[in-house]
This record gives sequence, C-alpha cells and structure tokens, in this order.
Amino acid sequence: MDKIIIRGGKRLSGTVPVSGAKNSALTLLPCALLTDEPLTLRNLPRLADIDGFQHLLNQFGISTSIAGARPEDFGRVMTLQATRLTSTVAPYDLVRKMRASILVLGPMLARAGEATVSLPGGCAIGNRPIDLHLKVLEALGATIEMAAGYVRAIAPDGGLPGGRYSFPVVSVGATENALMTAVLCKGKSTLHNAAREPEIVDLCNLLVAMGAQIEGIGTSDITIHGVDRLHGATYMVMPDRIEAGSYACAAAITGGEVTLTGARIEDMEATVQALRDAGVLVEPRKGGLYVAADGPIKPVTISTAPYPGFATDMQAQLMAMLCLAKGSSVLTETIFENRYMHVPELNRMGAHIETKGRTAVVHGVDGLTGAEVMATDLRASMSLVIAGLAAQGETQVHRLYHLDRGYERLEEKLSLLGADIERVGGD
Ligand SMILES: CC(=O)N[C@H]1[C@@H](OP(=O)(O)OP(=O)(O)OC[C@H]2O[C@@H](n3ccc(=O)[nH]c3=O)[C@H](O)[C@@H]2O)O[C@H](CO)[C@@H](O)[C@@H]1O
Ligand SMILES: C=C(OP(=O)(O)O)C(=O)O
Repeated sequence: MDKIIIRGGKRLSGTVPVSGAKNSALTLLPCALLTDEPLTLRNLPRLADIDGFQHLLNQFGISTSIAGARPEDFGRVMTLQATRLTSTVAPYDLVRKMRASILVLGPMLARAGEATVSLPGGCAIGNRPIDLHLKVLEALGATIEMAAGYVRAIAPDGGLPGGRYSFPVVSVGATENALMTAVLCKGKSTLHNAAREPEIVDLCNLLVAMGAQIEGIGTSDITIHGVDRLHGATYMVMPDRIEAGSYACAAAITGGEVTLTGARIEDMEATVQALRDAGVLVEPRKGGLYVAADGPIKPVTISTAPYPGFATDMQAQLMAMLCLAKGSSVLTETIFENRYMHVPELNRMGAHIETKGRTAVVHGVDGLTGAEVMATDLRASMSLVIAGLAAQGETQVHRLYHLDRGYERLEEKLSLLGADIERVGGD
C-alpha cells in the first residue's frame, strides 16, 4: 500500500489552485438522473469519490464522457446523459465504498417513480444514519420499505405530490435528497431548518439552471414548486472551501504564506475568522485568498456547527495547526460523535491534546517530531499531513485511500509550495 513521506520543516510559500469541491460535485452528479438531456459539469476534481460516483451512475445506464482534460490540467469536464434508466438499484458494493451514494435515492425516485439503495451503514467518524433522508421523502409522498439491508422508495401512481418537512436537526445530505426530489413533484414543497451550506446553494443553482423553481436559496426555509420536466445544463462546480482551508492551515503551521487561487472568502467566513483569531493573516486577493503566518499562532476556542458555523470538515486540520499555538485551545465537535481519531496520532508526533467526550483541549507545544502515523478518515489524514509539514524529521502517513477521496493531487500541490513530500509504494 502506498504511503506519503514528508520531511518537515520547510516553509510553504507560493500559489496553489483550489480544486472543484468534492462535496458539491457529489450532489451535482446525481442531478443527471433528473433529465434525459445532457448535463455537463465543469471543474470536477480528480478524486476517487468522483470516479466511484461515475461508476455508480453508469450502473443505472447513464452515459458519461470526459472531454478535453489533459492529465496535467486541474479540473475535468464530464458530460452525463440519462436518456433511459436501465436499473434503479444502487448495490451494496458501490454504496459501501462511498456514503454519498445515498444521494441517488431522491432523484432516482423523482425520475423513475422508484429507487432501491443499499443502506450505507456507519463509518469511522460516526453512525451517520439516513432516517432524515427517508422521513423527508415520506413527507413528499413516497412510501419507504426496508428489506435485506436495502431501502426502497416508491412514488404513488400519478407521481409524488410534494409536501412540507421540518428537519429536527440540520442535515446536508437529507436536504440535498429532498431538493432533488421536490423539483419534479406535482405540487409545492417546503423545507424548514434546511441546511444552508454553500454546496446546497451550488445544488440549487444547478437545479434552477435545469429549469427548477426554488425560492429561499441559501436560507433554512426553502420552497420548491415542482415542474413537469427538467432540461440539460452546463455548470461549473464551486471551489472546495475545505481544501482551501486545509492549505491555509498548512501554510500557517509552517510560518509560510500562500495564495489560494479560486478560493471564495464568502464561502468560508467561519474558517477565515478562526484563522484570524489564531493570528493568521487572511486577505481576499483578486481571484483568490492570500494567507500568511503573522507571528506566533494564538490559541482559539471553537465549536463545530452547521453552516454558517465552523465546519466539522475543518476541525482536524485546524487542530493540527493549533498543536503549535502559544497556549491552550478548546475545540468542541458537535456534528459527529467520533471525529477525534487523529488525536492519538497527533500525540504520537509530540502534540499534547486531551479529549473528554466532544471536547478536545489542545495544549500548544514548542515543536512536533516526525513519526509513522495511520490515517483513519479523510480530514484526519490531512491533519497528519499538516502536522508532518511542521514536524522535525520524517513523517510517514499510511492508509492513503482516505486522502485520495478528497484531496486532488495533494503531493503535487504541496510540492508546488515547496514542501518535501513524496508518495511511495509501501508494504
Ligand atoms: C458528501 C458530503 O457532502 N458530506 C458532508 C455532509 O455529510 P452528510 O450529509 O452525511 O452529513 P449530515 O449533514 O447529514 O449530518 C449531520 C448530522 O446529522 C446526523 N444525521 C444525518 C442524516 C440523517 O438522516 N440522520 C442523522 O441523524 C448525522 O449523523 C450528523 O450527526 O455534511 C457533513 C456535515 O457538514 C460533512 O461532514 C460531510 O463532509
Ligand atoms: C466526511 C466527509 O465526507 P463524506 O461525507 O463523503 O464521508 C468529508 O468530506 O470530510
């Protein structure tokens, strides 16, 4: 198995392009199910999750083609067309590898009148149930059946009427499934306490470009007027705010400076505020964001929360940066119950982090030392890379498939900034 080797202590400096957002791409791709016309998505990141989703969509008879992308280019253009669906079943083997597969349930139901998807099960960061996805589809008029580890959603004869649903907790995925279903319902639907993440706005903007009628985009109360059919569209995936924030933490921990081309400050205000509170200089620049270490890192107190709060997907990377702060930081993870698996690994590198339940106290230390560490989930993996960039000596990060799900050409981008990093075949 491959591993990443980092020889730490190099100050990062330079310019790096921000890729298309994984979490946006994963909800824009299933929109191809909603029309028989072509959907062209630009700026798709080259990631294992995107390849997996393409494979899943092919399984339903959707044709996909990737145009004009040279291997050295960032971003890809994919055209998808669901002229006719040949299957409405998402099998265990594909869903197991990629939780976001559940996002085919709503659009497939809306298009075909039924959809069967394997239950995704838990994952490293928490239980991650899908009860809210099912409840909101029921509220829109679907019947839900469970059997043999699969969930089957069925529309009544004459189609889904639409309906009203108030989410008891904010869910990004359930909001996305609801939106992709409601756009083709017979009547009006209203969603309350809906997620407001920029990726939801990206989804709504694509759906509108396809002919959907949506009011309240970017707010927690969304009204959707169902239409008879949607048409094709060409759409550019938004930049990855989590990738941008990760590179900002990487630059700051090395005392460096980086320009993140394509990053949109308006999508990542909580991250920018956390970095500024930690004494890091962050300024919008034409076409991107400039980030520079501006003296010692200061401790901060942060809780993760749904957007516009501080993203759970940035918690591990910020924690890695705070390992070298002058004082103790307090982080509270409110979204996922098991998202501190990077803590023991960071401590093996000389960090001093104590956790109690959902709270982690990060006591700043003077330096980190390289070590062999095991990546346990996507953002945990990046936190180890960030720590390794600042650590004295060599860090080896094992189990790279998590990183490959979410960071496009990581070693190449960090090398561009002057890091000493390479991927090698391991045992
Ligand atoms: C592909 C994608 O976009 N993934 C993101 C998405 O995941 P995902 O959409 O899975 O996350 P949710 O927003 O749904 O989860 C938020 C919370 O709600 C709970 N919940 C969710 C659904 C449900 O039916 N029942 C339930 O109890 C979850 O366990 C969690 O505690 O949003 C998360 C929260 O910002 C991010 O960390 C993930 O990177
Ligand atoms: C948890 C994440 O993704 P997923 O929902 O795809 O597991 C993430 O992007 O940090």
